Amino acid sequence: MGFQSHHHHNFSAPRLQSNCLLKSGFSSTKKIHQFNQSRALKVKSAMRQQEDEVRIPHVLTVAGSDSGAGAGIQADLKACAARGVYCSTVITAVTAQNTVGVQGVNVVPEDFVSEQLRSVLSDMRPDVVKTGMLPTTGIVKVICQSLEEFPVRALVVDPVMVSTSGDTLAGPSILASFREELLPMADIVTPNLKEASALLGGVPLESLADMRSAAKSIHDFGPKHVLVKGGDLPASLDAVDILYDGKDFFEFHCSRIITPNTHGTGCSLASSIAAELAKGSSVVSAVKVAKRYIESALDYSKDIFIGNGRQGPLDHHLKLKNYAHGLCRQRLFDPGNLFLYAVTDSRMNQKWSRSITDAVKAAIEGGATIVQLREKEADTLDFLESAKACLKICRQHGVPLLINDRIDVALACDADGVHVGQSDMPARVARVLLGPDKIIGVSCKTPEQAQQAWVDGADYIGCGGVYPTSTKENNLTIGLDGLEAVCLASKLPVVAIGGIGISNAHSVMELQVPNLKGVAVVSALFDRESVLTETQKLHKVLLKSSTEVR
Ligand SMILES: Cc1ncc(COP(=O)(O)OP(=O)(O)O)c(N)n1
Ligand SMILES: Cc1nc(C(=O)O)sc1CCOP(=O)(O)O
Ligand SMILES: [Mg+2]
Repeated sequence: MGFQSHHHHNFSAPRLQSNCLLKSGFSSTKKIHQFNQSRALKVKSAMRQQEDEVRIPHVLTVAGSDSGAGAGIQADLKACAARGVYCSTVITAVTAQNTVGVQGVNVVPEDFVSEQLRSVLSDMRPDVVKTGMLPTTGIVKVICQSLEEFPVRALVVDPVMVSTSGDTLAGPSILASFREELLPMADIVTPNLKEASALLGGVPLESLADMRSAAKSIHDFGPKHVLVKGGDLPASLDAVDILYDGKDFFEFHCSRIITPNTHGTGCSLASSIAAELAKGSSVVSAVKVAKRYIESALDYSKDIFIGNGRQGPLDHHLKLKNYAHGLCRQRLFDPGNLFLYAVTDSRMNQKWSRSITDAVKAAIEGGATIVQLREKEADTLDFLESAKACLKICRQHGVPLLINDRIDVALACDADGVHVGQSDMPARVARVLLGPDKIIGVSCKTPEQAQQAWVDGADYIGCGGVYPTSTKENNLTIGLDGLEAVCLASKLPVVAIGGIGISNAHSVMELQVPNLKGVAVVSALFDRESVLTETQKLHKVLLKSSTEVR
């Protein structure tokens, strides 16, 4: 996305205003009880604020529910979650809706909209309020009153009138309320071409010049900023949005993404702008970042298929495609995968003139139950390309693929996990970066390290060097005794490593020590002429050991 500003302005972040204290407008006993509870919570929260409290950016969305979850409240929740802010919700209408259209609308009574607003605003102190579908003038009034009573840092108004499918969500009677009541309070209003035209009494908007003059005229209604979205301009033109702050115009250009999955784009953009404002951004940066996010989401979601209608939803979290074609490891880590753990070595494969993909394929065909790419010499680009190719092979065979040391490469190719040592990125940091589903293994030589690996959220331990090895320089040999001590202390499954091969794998496994699940091997598989044959032989030895152990 290109961003052009005609004049640059330094927008200071909106100032935090303290929210008014809860006013006693409650009548029933239940409500008095709630009021007392709320006071108690306020005392508690004042006490909490003296400690190390983390302030979480918070957007309140006031919008309609979309049962298809492409737009409305559901899109707002997803966009805010994807952009890393908390999102609370006030529902103005419940729609029966899917990718075909809107089949029904049930408007929430004004006083219940008001009650939801009071519940959230009086207690949770959202930074920013974003409005979407406001089906009645009464609801607009209630919002304005609530915001006067409980001011927030910024108000984002998405003047929703018609759904993507062309169904009416708010009739023309709402226009006067927008113009006279809500827009004067708004920090930014985000009409598309149709909405901008409706706000201006139906003027045709067909060019950038028209958009600029519409932005100016809408600004006269009172919002601090107007973003006129040009996505509906003729397809021959670039997708350009115009932002006007009352003085200067800012143009946001982005490539036109050809996709049927645009349902909810407007709601998601407005929520993303609200999310950035809640984090403290200026309006210009908020629009810029939000547009970049929506552009990536549109591009990522362009070939997902949900529903049979003309306009499908976005994938806000850029994750759904992972599940297509069985490309995702959908089960929990199985310690049984540590049984025959093949660890690659770029030098050995080069020495034997084989590609890494051939090496991995042969190891899997020979019986490897997990593969780790340990490519110490590879450039990042080569490593990433090899990792992608190996991942494809591993997924075809249902064998997990881990990356040694390089969390960045694991993330970039969506590998099943990583293996880290004591001087690599700490497992607890890797866990934050990789999320809860990925496999993390940690090298441990002592019971203390094993305990720490468990605390840090690792899934398994690699324990060695059991025997001397020439594959890893200056490696401390801990012997079978060291291995046994770690296994006994460990709360995690363990794979033994270091100098292990066909001749001694049985001695390792016959320790019969709890948690020991298998052996990890480099040279005994890859510094040999036939990876397939050597893996098959090792597999046989391990199978024999495991039957004897039983
Ligand atoms: C299964 C397994 N165990 C241990 C290691 C060694 O990791 P580390 O200590 O980080 O050393 P390098 O392999 O990075 O040289 C491993 N790779 N795999
Ligand atoms: C990568 C690695 N880690 C070790 C540890 O002790 O943590 S030993 C080792 C090398 C294992 O290679 P080979 O199977 O050729 O001995
Ligand atoms: Mg390492």
